[in-house]
Amino acid sequence: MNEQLKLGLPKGSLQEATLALFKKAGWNVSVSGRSYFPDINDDTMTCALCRAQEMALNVENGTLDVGLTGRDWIAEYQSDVHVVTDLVYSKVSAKPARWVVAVAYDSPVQTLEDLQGKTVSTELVGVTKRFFADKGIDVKVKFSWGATEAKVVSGLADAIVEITETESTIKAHGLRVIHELMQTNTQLIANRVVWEDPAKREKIEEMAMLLKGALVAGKLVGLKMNVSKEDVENVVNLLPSLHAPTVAHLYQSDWLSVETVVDSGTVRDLIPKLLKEGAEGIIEYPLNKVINK
Ligand SMILES: Nc1ncnc2c1ncn2[C@@H]1O[C@H](COP(=O)(O)OP(=O)(O)OP(=O)(O)O)[C@@H](O)[C@H]1O
Ligand SMILES: O=P(O)(O)OC[C@H]1O[C@H](OP(=O)(O)OP(=O)(O)O)[C@H](O)[C@@H]1O
Ligand SMILES: [Mg+2]
Repeated sequence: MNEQLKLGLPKGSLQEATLALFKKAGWNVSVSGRSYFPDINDDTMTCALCRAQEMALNVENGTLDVGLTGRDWIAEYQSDVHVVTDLVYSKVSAKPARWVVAVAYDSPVQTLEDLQGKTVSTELVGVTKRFFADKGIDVKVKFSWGATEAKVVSGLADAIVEITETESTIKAHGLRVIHELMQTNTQLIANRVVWEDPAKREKIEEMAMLLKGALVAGKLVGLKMNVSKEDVENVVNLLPSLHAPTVAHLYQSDWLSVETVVDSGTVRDLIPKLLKEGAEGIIEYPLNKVINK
């Protein structure tokens, strides 16, 4: 690949999580001061920070070759881009976020139909208009520049269509969710012409593989322990059966070493059980990448 790949990274809500993921995947991106063009430790790429809302437009028109943004903004502009892969993480978690229809807690509105003739405030105007039009519900959709939750509280709108991840903002404003419009997560997207360039496609596919590997690794941990020959069967039976554990002999000993990778959420329950079955010297370690073919 002679030409450098032009990569767009999302500025704003997804920025921190995206830079952390790139670091785990092997790329150090350093943002300095007010510059929107961070340095990256890869000579084959150049990097630009770009608003999540504008990413798909810039990838579609070729200003950027490849970029990361939310599925929501790709849908909003119905952008013609190639979705390389889903990368399921949001601002603070490794889960999708949700766009919901919410009203004030004491509002008479109970169902979507109750919004007939009413005003809905949102940043996601296109998706919202299409959603209500598909359902045959006539609403006035007003564009919001942000702080959208405040608009039902202050009576500026009858309902909002807003993104929520932890629900803390919804709760802080005493709102009631009446419907989930869509789930959204980060996606890696590529310009359609660039995707047809074999050298660039290979680079993008490598990037997708390493980013996915880093994301998967965040949900898993490595576990290693020593077990006597007599207990090994019982200990191995406790381990999730997705991948067979590695069992190796300890040097000049009858004992065995058992090593496996498990879901980080299960370890708290698993370790006491392993100890009861005779495992000793258990160590747990974080993983940087898990790559599966
Ligand atoms: N908890 C979250 N809150 C808001 N956006 C989130 C969250 N998690 C993921 N996102 C995604 O981040 C993107 C929005 O990012 P962006 O920073 O451009 O907007 P913003 O968060 O509204 O920025 P601002 O700081 O100006 O409010 C969307 O694709 C959205 O799906
Ligand atoms: O469910 P939560 O975890 O509370 O996250 C969702 C909130 O975060 C975002 O606000 P942002 O920081 O973008 O401010 P804004 O409303 O000014 O855009 C979003 O617009 C919600 O208000
Ligand atoms: Mg916002």
